[in-house]
Amino acid sequence: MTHTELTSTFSGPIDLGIIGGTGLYKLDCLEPIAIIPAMQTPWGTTSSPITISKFIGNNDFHVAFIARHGVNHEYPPTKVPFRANMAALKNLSCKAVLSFSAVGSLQEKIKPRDFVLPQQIIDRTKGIRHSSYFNDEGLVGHVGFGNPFSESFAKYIYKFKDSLENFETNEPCTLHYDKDLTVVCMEGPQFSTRAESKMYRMFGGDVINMSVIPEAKLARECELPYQMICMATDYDAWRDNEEPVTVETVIGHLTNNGRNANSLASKIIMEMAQGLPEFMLTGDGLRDSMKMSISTKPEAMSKETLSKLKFLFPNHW
Ligand SMILES: CSC[C@H]1O[C@H](OP(=O)(O)O)[C@H](O)[C@@H]1O
Ligand SMILES: Nc1ncnc2[nH]cnc12
Repeated sequence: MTHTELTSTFSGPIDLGIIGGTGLYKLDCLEPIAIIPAMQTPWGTTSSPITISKFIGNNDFHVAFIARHGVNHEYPPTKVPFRANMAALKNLSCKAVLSFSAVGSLQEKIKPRDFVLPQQIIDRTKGIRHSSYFNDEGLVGHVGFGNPFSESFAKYIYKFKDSLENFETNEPCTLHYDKDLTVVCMEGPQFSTRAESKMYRMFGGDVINMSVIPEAKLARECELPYQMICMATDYDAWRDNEEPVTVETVIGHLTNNGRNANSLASKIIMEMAQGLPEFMLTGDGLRDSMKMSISTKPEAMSKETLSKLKFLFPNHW
């Protein structure tokens, strides 16, 4: 069946949401069964149509895939409709979100083509992105964000650490994971100066991108376990004896990283399709957390606010 012949609706439950980043606009291990046109949400329209797929050979496990920057990379990091993307995945009843991102490395040991499962974030965006569903007059909420990623999800992914390959040289590719690995999120779209890059290293940053904020914050507000797989493409600008990063450097590693993203995703999904992990069944400690986190009294909420809340949490309010 060609993509144009696929249905544009899907009514069944979806298990996993995936957000693809630079260079990753689809996953080959998935068999598309429906393509929902870019979805309208109370926070705008998603950056791409949402491809609903099953894992090849399994009819029960469903994935919803969104291309963060659009299928033709139309949205710069500052203008990605992050709220619409996460709200759509939540509305489709995804039980967790796996996100992919091309990143610069701030540490010698993280080589281009290595992957990283960060557990911490330093936010260096400029406050110009909409980063909350609960930051309006009439709807105030404060979620905990001390541990911005899902440790259970990261551990689940790390089981497949041996699946990365370097398809052109003999140098191995490593999947890095530990509780202190930190991704710095900058505004962009320009890359960092050398001085900034060195400062991020002093801060304790390990990798740098332009997209984990607000994506991780919004996943938390949607009560969704969230893990980003960072795929290193360059050494940013901190190495004095090397040219600072350019987009050409990034592009040079995208094919290898895309192949590894596909094989890692395929292993993760195959295992999930055989039985959902605990963190997806139980919500990883996040289920119902928003009820406590919203400070505004329901009787003070407008009809419009309540209908927005219902889009995310059909059973709460
Ligand atoms: C083209 S390099 C900069 C660009 O790449 C990353 O995108 P994504 O996170 O969507 O993979 C980075 O965050 C920047 O947006
Ligand atoms: N050096 C870098 N800085 C920010 N985002 C990136 N994405 C890939 N490389 C990057």
